[in-house]
Amino acid sequence: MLEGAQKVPSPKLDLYICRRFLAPEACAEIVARIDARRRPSEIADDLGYAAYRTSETCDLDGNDPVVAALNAQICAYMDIDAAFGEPLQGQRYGVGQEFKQHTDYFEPGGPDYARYCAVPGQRTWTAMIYLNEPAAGGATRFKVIDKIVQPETGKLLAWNNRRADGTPNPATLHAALKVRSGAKYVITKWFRERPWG
Ligand SMILES: O=C(O)CCC(=O)C(=O)O
Ligand SMILES: [Fe+2]
Repeated sequence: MLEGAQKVPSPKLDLYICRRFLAPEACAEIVARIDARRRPSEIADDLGYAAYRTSETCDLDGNDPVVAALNAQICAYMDIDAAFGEPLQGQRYGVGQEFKQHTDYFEPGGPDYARYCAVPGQRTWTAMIYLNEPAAGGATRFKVIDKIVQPETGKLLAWNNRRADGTPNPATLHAALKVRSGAKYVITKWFRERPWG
């Protein structure tokens, strides 16, 4: 699993970085698809994140061969059966847009947990790929472990949202810092405890 990735040294969290996971040409193909489908997060909100996420989001079309190939590539790299994956999501952050501090897991016992986790269970691993480099800003910050990851075209970032005992790991708290200049494109892939659907 995660061959060629660097583990960020921290006892608190399993976080891996793999530079050049995706070639620049492949990144550009996905950027074009995000541009074709993006919508403001405020309107068609996922999971009630409107106040936290001001970027534009989109579900990528799983029937598109380019998207399907990337999805398969990520699942193979993570060594997780594709059935456990949520659909690939794209994000575009323009100047001033961000995703404030949050965790990707759902608070156990909270209302969202019942709603979004009844069938597939909790989120397990997160994988994300930076598809470009904004001119300024847009880093991903893990405050608890004091780690800032800079966007770099094709760089994959993956972390385990759970601790060794399987409970959600608060040290995964992270934020997408504001883009100061240019635009930032990423895709995110979340995996679940059980098949997605
Ligand atoms: O864009 C980023 O740097 C982080 C995105 C993120 O945290 C998410 O989509 O859950
Ligand atoms: Fe996140």
